Parts: sequence; C-alpha cells; structure tokens
Amino acid sequence: MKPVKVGLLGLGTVGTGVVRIVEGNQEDLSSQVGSPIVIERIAVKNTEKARDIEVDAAIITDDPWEVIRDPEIDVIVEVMGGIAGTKEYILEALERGKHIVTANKDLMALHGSEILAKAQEKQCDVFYEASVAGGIPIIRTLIEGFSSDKIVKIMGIVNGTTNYILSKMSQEGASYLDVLKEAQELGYAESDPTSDVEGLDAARKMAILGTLGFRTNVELSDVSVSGISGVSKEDIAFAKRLGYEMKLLGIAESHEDEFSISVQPTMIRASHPIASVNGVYNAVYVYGQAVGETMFYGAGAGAMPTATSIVADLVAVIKNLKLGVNGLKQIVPYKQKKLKSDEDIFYKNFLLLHVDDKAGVLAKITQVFAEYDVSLDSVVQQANSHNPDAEIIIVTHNASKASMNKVMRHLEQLKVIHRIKSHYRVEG
Ligand SMILES: NC(=O)C1=CN([C@@H]2O[C@H](COP(=O)(O)OP(=O)(O)OC[C@H]3O[C@@H](n4cnc5c(N)ncnc54)[C@H](OP(=O)(O)O)[C@@H]3O)[C@@H](O)[C@H]2O)C=CC1
Ligand SMILES: N[C@@H](CC=O)C(=O)O
Ligand code: NA
Repeated sequence: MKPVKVGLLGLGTVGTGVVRIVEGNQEDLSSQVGSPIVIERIAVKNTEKARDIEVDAAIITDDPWEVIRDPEIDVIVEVMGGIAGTKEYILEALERGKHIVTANKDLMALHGSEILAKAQEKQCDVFYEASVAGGIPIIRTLIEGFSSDKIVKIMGIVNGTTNYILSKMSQEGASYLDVLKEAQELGYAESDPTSDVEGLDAARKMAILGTLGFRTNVELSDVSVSGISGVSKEDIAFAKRLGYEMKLLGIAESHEDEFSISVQPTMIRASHPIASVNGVYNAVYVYGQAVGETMFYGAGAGAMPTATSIVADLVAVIKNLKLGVNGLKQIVPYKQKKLKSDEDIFYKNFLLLHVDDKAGVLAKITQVFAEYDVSLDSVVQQANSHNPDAEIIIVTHNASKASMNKVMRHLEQLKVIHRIKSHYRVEG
C-alpha cells in the first residue's frame, strides 16, 4: 500500500495534536483509508524551538515553500494561521493539485470563496472542519446532515477563550485579565487574543456557518460584532439575578431568505441549553424548518479536540482520493445575498442606567421608550450603597434594532442620566 504523504504547516498547539493523533492512531487510520499516513515535511517558524513531541529534525524546515513544492506530498495540513501569506501557500498548493485541510477561520472567512473556487477548478478538496468550534463536527453537519432542510437560526458559543473567561468570571468571580492569561497558557487563545475578546474570531466563524446554513455568501463585513472586554462582574451578577447567563453569542437568523448575523455578549435565559455551556466548551444550536431544534456540543479549542477534526478531514480527503472523487463536495453558495435592515431585526434589550436619584426621572426615561414605540417588560429602580446615583434596570420586549438605536441616542442626551452603564441583547 503506497503511503499518503502529508505536509504540515505549523507545529504549535494544533499541529502537535495532529502529529500525536496521526502517530497514535496510525493502525486504525490506515485501516480506514487503506494506506499508511505519513507526515513527510513540517514547516515551523523557528527550527531551534524545543517541542513537546519528538519529531525527526530532518523533516522540519522554516520554509513553507519547501513543503508546498515537494512533489511527493499529496495533502497539506495548514495549522500555522495567518491570512495573506497563508493564502498564497494554499492557492499554490492547489495549483499543484494538493488537497488542503485547514483550521484557519480567518482565512476561510475572508478568502474562502476564492480558495474553494480554485479547489473546484483543480478538482481538489479543501476541508476546514477545525476552523469552527474545534472538535464539534458542525461544518459536516450543516453540509451533509441538514442538506434536506431550510435552516432558520444558528446560535452559537463559538469561541472557547471568551466562554472560558465568562464562565470563570461568573462561577468563581475571577478577574478578566487573570483568566485571559490562563486561556492563553492553555493554548485556547489566538496569537493575538484581541480577536478572541473583541468578537472577531467568533464573527469569522459565524460568517462560515452562515454561508453554509443559509447557502449564500455571508461575508465578515455582514456580521455586526462586539466583544466581551466591556463585560463586568457586575453585569454578570445582574444577568444572574434576572435569570440569565452572560455568553458571547453568535446569532444568525434567516426569514424568507433575508438574514441578519451578529456576535455580541448576550444575556441568555438560564433554562436555555446553551446557557449551561461553560469553560472552553462550545455549542451550536441550529433550528431547521423541518428538523426543529438541535444542538451540538464539545470542546471548541485546544490541541487534541481541534486535531480530531483535522485528522477526520484528512481521512475524508484520503477516502476521496481512493474513490477518485476529490473536489466534488465543495458547497458553492447559490442564493443571492439579502441582508435584513435594522428595521427588521428584533430582539429584547437589557439596560443599566445610572441616574439622578430624584422624583420624575423614571417617567422621563420611560417616555423616551414610548416615543420610539419600544415597550418595556420590566423596570426596576434601586439605590446603590457604593454610588450616590440611583440605578435603573430596564428589560424591553422585542424591539427593532433601528428603534433601539434611536432610543439609545435620545437617552445619551438626557441630563438626568449620568451614565448608560450597560446595554445587552437578551435572548429567551
Ligand atoms: N489553538 C486552538 O485551540 C485552535 C486553533 N485554531 C487555528 O489553528 C491555527 C493554529 O493555531 P495554534 O496551533 O493555536 O497556533 P500556534 O501559535 O500554537 O502554532 C502556530 C505554528 O505555526 C508556525 N508558524 C507560524 N507562522 C509561520 C510561518 N510564517 N512559517 C512557518 N511556520 C509558521 C509556528 O512555528 P513555531 O512553532 O516555530 O513558532 C507554530 O508551530 C490557527 O489558524 C488557529 O486560529 C483553530 C481551532 C482551535
Ligand atoms: N481562539 C479560538 C481557538 C479556536 O478556534 C477559541 O478560543 O475558540
Ligand atoms: Na468543527
């Protein structure tokens, strides 16, 4: 049996997991695909760096082009990250007829359509299961499991780092910066964790899920994004008191082929199954017109869960190689893109206001909501022993994003309001 030869770009957190699984599960893997799988070359940045695993120094290079141009290599596994340079490597590898497995959501969210088009032209596979929700087979589920259904909602905790941070803040009262450092040490965070905490990583993943779920070309610029760096322990405590958990949620909704897509810290009703997803775990809730509610759960980051998806993709590529059907399973979005306007996006809102502790203030504030036709579910005013201001906590009924934007602009002008302390989307 001729071995299938793999070129690995990157030997960090995920790359190390890939080597461990390919070596550790070799017998099982090769019996599934009918050939041994050999990691032929590995590109890293620093060839002198000490590694957690033993790898033959002769196969390591600091020049990814050596891997891409090696005529012996059948499949490139890209786990080095990066966008512009990495795109060049991948396009050239495809040009040379090599199949690609990647964990790179940054690249797939920005240049996925170009890369998939090239793959189709060259009859190559590009699989990217590890790019969204690490170990959860959600991409395969959307492409294959739900091919017969019409997806109307995808709601996900798709960033492990931020879920780890919010969970520890909520359960242990830990400080944001301490937990972020821990998530970095555990290998969950991106090399620049700003993309985790500011929601960009989740937005990229939601663009990928939206494209597959709604079968239209959802771009990163279509996703409205805010991250968790402004979420305080106090906000999390308010959420709990009202019966909610604070989560960084990606929410994509489609109605009559018009969709909206966003990532933001959200107060989700504690009884919703996604509210109890904690730590580095991710979950993707998918609502299909025919199937109804489904939810997929598992580790969203970390070496071994992510590598599980990578190696499963590798197995899929090799099975296709044996059958001579590579390049046939790419999903090309075919629907014209129609984004909802802010007038058509509805959700509930939570607001925490610091206000003058005087008679008549509450009436002035509720009047603003009435003016823009936003009805209120609950309003609570309370004194705060640490603060001379009074606090007003408002939860609205479903209101259009456009009306809420008007409300917010108007509230900012009101002299009786000293500070709009927090504003969150509420689900459930
Ligand atoms: N960590 C996780 O849990 C997950 C990560 N991902 C994605 O997987 C990819 C890899 O992530 P992760 O393993 O955490 O990252 P790491 O930073 O741990 O590893 C990156 C690896 O790539 C190598 N590398 C970086 N730049 C170059 C370059 N220009 N030329 C050659 N080698 C290079 C590094 O070399 P050296 O070792 O010498 O520094 C390192 O081995 C990213 O796209 C990430 O978004 C996806 C899902 C989960
Ligand atoms: N930084 C990412 C890694 C996986 O995609 C995360 O925390 O989810
Ligand atoms: Na996945």
